[in-house]
Amino acid sequence: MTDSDLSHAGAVAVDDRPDAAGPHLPGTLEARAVSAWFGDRKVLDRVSLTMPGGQVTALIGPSGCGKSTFLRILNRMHELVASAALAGEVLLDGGDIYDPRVRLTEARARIGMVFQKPNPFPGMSIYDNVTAGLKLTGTRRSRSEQDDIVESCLTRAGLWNEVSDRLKQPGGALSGGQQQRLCIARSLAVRPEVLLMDEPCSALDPTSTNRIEETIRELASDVTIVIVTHNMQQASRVSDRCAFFLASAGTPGRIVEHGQTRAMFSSPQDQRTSDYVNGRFG
Ligand SMILES: Nc1ncnc2c1ncn2[C@@H]1O[C@H](COP(=O)(O)OP(=O)(O)OP(=O)(O)O)[C@@H](O)[C@H]1O
Repeated sequence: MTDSDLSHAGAVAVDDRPDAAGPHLPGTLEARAVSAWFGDRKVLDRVSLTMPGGQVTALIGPSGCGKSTFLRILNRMHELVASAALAGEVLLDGGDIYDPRVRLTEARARIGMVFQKPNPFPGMSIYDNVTAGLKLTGTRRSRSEQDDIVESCLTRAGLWNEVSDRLKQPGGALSGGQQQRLCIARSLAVRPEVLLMDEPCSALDPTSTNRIEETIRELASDVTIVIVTHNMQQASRVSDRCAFFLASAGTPGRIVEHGQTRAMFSSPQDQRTSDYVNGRFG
């Protein structure tokens, strides 16, 4: 991101020097001057943000400021809405994911998504849920390769020990938290470089939430994670970096401030960030 991008977006960057200092790790996602519309209504205005490889970036901000829309733009889901339009660029390791030569399935395989409500295929076995993505992307694997993928993805998603003796049972028979970890395992099966998570714990109890947060931290070493959360404690527990979105008085959403999570919470540069992270509004 250039200085001019930042000044265009009007965003303050707290303690951003490590990012600017050197090359990014693989799996770095960069949004450049992204704007979005639903029909005539502009909901995001020139949002620029670098989400470094191997780190967890949390998108925070009050309801309706465009966090989910931004997240969906990062893996080309925004274009599924008939009235939706988009400007700007999204680069994964420098390559434009909206380049017409990049197939949608390729972009989605490289940048996976986990939703608010766990959405396994309920009648499908746990095993087949994990391998479902491989079939959708047309990847053929031998049975033993699939067995290895199922075990490793369920292990990485923190679910293997709970389900290894019942892989043939339906995904819908698991608890809500287990279903969410099954969805994470399903996303991991296609070896994404980035995992997007839209409030992945908001439908879960505190114990399941803890478990997912542990999983996020464990995954972060080899998958870039971008998570939308309304829970400030969660943002401070799981993320390395934060971006604070705001859409004031009917204006489109923008990033007010972004940077390292510790700095965002301990010494925010903008009063609105301070008010939000300290629960004074939103
Ligand atoms: N499919 C849609 N059609 C029309 N408008 C939409 C659509 N989806 C979202 N919007 C509008 O775009 C704006 C941004 O919504 P978005 O869901 O991205 O915000 P958000 O910050 O994620 O909110 P929340 O925290 O409540 O999930 C809102 O004003 C919303 O009403």
